[in-house]
Amino acid sequence: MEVNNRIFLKRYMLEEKILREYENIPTANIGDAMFRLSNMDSRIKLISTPNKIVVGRAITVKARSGDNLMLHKALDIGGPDDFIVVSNDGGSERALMGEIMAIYAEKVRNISGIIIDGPIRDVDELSKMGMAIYATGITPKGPYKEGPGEINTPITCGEQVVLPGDLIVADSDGVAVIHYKDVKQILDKIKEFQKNDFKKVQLAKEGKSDRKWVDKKLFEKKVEFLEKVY
Ligand SMILES: O=C([O-])CC(=O)C(=O)O
Repeated sequence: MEVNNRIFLKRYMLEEKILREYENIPTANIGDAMFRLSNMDSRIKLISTPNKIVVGRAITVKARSGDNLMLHKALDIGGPDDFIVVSNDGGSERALMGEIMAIYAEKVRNISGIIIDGPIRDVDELSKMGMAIYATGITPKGPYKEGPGEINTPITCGEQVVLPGDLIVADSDGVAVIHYKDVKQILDKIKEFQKNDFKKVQLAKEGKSDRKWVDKKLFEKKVEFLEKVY
């Protein structure tokens, strides 16, 4: 097998029913319920305007820095309820996707979303699209198309490990990643967390936030309070 120059055509496929369950859960709630360790970092920014929470099963792409040959192929493999997630070997200099690819992905393939750990171009067009598109930046500099690379092998994107078939949940705040093996068993905990968070938001709006925990924590941390000017 040609390691780093291969395409796996199969991956674990989460059931559609479980995907729909996650469509109403914000990425912040998912991250918080998972000990705040499962969100992509702030370099990964929303470029388009889906105006909703978008979920999908990951198709992973391991691209050479600034090279989009494998991403082009992933667009041919992906479809509805798929999220293409691209690692880019640290590249920040070349756009891995522009409007021609994005229009094909959205209109022909009906792909739910694309996350690139690197820049895009043609931002005026991409920013109006309903497909979820995330990237680290914008540049007019175009990509190479030589490979090597991989499709559907483990990658990192936005400082998160992503395996082929993992659940991707994406909204205006950013992206959450849940390993496919954990998706079912963690759902109840996440929903419970979401319910509590909703209650806290309501209390905040009514000016009734519980602030007692702040002083309690400061006391535990032995913080000194000084009745004088610094
Ligand atoms: O050159 C490419 O592969 C990307 C591009 O500009 C486009 O999709 O419009």
